[in-house]
Amino acid sequence: MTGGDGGHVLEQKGHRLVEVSMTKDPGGTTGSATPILDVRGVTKSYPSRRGDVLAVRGIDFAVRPGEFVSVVGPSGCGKTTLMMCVAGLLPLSGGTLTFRGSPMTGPQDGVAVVFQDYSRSLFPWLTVEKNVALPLRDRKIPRPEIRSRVGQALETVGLGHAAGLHPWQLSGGMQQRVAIARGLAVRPEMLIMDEPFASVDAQTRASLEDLVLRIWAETGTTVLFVTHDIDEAVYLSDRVVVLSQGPSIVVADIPVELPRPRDQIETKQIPLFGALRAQVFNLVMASERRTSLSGPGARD
Ligand SMILES: Nc1ncnc2c1ncn2[C@@H]1O[C@H](COP(=O)(O)OP(=O)(O)OP(=O)(O)O)[C@@H](O)[C@H]1O
Repeated sequence: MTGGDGGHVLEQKGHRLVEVSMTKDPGGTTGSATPILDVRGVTKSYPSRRGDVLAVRGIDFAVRPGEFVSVVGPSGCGKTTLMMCVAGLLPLSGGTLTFRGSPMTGPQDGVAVVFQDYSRSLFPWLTVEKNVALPLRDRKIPRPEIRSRVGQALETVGLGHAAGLHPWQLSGGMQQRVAIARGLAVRPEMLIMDEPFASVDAQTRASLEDLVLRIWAETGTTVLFVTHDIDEAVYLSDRVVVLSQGPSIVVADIPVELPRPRDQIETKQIPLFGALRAQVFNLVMASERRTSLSGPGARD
């Protein structure tokens, strides 16, 4: 990867060159060119009885402070694996991760993660308030500060009234808002969201997308967002990083120069939206076709 003036070219062996240009002032929050997250040559394999399963292979990309970056790719290509590595929850098999200029060797205080499956990430026996407070307790934050942060985070996601309820008393969309509040309460510099809206209906999904965009604009938090949904990736992001079929590599890093603030109807009617959506779709489909043509052995 080469870079300098806000534009760069990605090179991947065995794949064509893909021209990319990073947005000049990502998120409108900073002009800094220094990445908050630098992912270099990240490789992860899982041990198994039939030999190691290589999930991701030499992933390279960088995220600048305040950027909203989505990662898309075919099912099973290694998106969750990559996010677990970036969150410091899985050790790398190779490569390096740098967060705020320092090597990352485990979970970081400045990083929060929102997972897809809210029903498993929230504790049903704890109230909403206590679920949101959990990571703050782990960080030994004083009680009055915890109370104030939890209240603020719940207000931000429109759930101030639900503090005393239990997750099972809430709809799926509300539960995912609790999970987002829990991430926000940490006041993260980077929020990692792994297919956070995959389990909710289309209408709830659209309103959660707009909620995340509002939070992102208000807080200046960097967001790294994994999704299967190409429209969602284009709608939300400053850049879309496209992964190949597993073991995945980065096949493209596409800037999304759509105006902000975005709107579910108007933004999607802009011709550039349709063009970007087609570009990402074709890249993902081409990656899937390449794998099926090369046969199952191509994965190892
Ligand atoms: N704990 C594990 N042990 C062994 N193999 C694993 C493990 N977790 C994931 N894998 C394998 O690693 C590869 C990537 O999986 P991963 O869940 O990261 O992909 P994904 O892109 O997030 O999938 P999806 O789009 O379906 O959510 C898959 O081949 C999967 O079977």
